[in-house]
Amino acid sequence: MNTSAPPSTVLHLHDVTRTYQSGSTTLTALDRITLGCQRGSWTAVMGPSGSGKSTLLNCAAGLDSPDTGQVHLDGRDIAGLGDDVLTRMRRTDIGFVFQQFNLVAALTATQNVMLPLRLAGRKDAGAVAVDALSTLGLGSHLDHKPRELSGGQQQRVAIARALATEPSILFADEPTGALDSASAGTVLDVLRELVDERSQTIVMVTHDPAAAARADHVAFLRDGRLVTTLSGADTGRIAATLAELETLR
Ligand SMILES: Nc1ncnc2c1ncn2[C@@H]1O[C@H](COP(=O)(O)OP(=O)(O)OP(=O)(O)O)[C@@H](O)[C@H]1O
Repeated sequence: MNTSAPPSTVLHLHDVTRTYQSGSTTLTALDRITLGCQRGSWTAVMGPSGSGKSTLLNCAAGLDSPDTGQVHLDGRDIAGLGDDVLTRMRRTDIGFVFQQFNLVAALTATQNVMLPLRLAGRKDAGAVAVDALSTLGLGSHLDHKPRELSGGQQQRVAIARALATEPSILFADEPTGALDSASAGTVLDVLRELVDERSQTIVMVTHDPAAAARADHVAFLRDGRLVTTLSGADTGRIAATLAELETLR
C-alpha cells in the first residue's frame, strides 16, 4: 500500500501505534493515529494527562519509533532511515522547543543559536545566528547570557536556535508553560508570524486552550486515540472540548 503523502504535507503519521510493556501489561500510548500537517500550518495537540501527546511528538520527531504505522517527514518514511541520516535530519530538518528553554547557561544568546549551525558545519554560523535573533526582536540582546534574559526572551532565543537551520517543521512541547501570560502572548505572536509570514510548519503540545486557539488546527487525544480535530476554534470551544474529554475519563 502506498502511504506517502501529497507534496504540501510536511508531516504525515499513518496508522501509528506505540505500546509500552510493563510486566505482563501492555499500555497503548498511541493507538492507530493518522494525522497530516500541511506546510505553513500550525497544529496544537491537546488531551488529558497521559493521553499520548509527548509520545506523539517524539514519534513524529524521530526520537521514538512506532511499533506499527509510518511517519513521513518531507515525504520520507523516517523509519526507513539509518541512524546517521536520522541524526542529520534531526539536526537540520527538525526544530525543537521545550517548556524549560534548554539554553546553555554559560553561552550568550548568539552562541546558543550558533550551536546547531556549527553542528551542521555552517561556516556562516555567527551571521545566521545574529540574523535569526534580530528577526525575533532580540538584536539588542545578542551578548546576553540566559540568566540576563526574561523567560519570554529566553524562549525566543530557543525559537531562534530551533529555526536557525531552517527546519521543515518546528515541534514545540509546552512552549509557554513556564511563562507569565504577557510573555506567553509574545511567544505565541512570534509563532503565529512564523507561520503566516514564513510558512513555517509547527506542531505544538499545550495544556492551554488560549495558546491552542492561536493555532490553525487542534488535535485532541484521549487514551492514545485521536478523537477529534477542530480548525479555527476559539478558546471557549477548545476549553469545552478538553473539559469533555477530561470528564469522559
Ligand atoms: N517510557 C515509557 N514507559 C512506559 N510507559 C510510558 C513511557 N512513556 C510514556 N508512557 C505512558 O504512555 C502514556 C502516554 O504518555 P505521554 O507522556 O505521551 O502522555 P502525555 O499526554 O504527554 O501526558 P502529560 O500531559 O501528563 O505530559 C502514559 O500512560 C504514560 O504513562
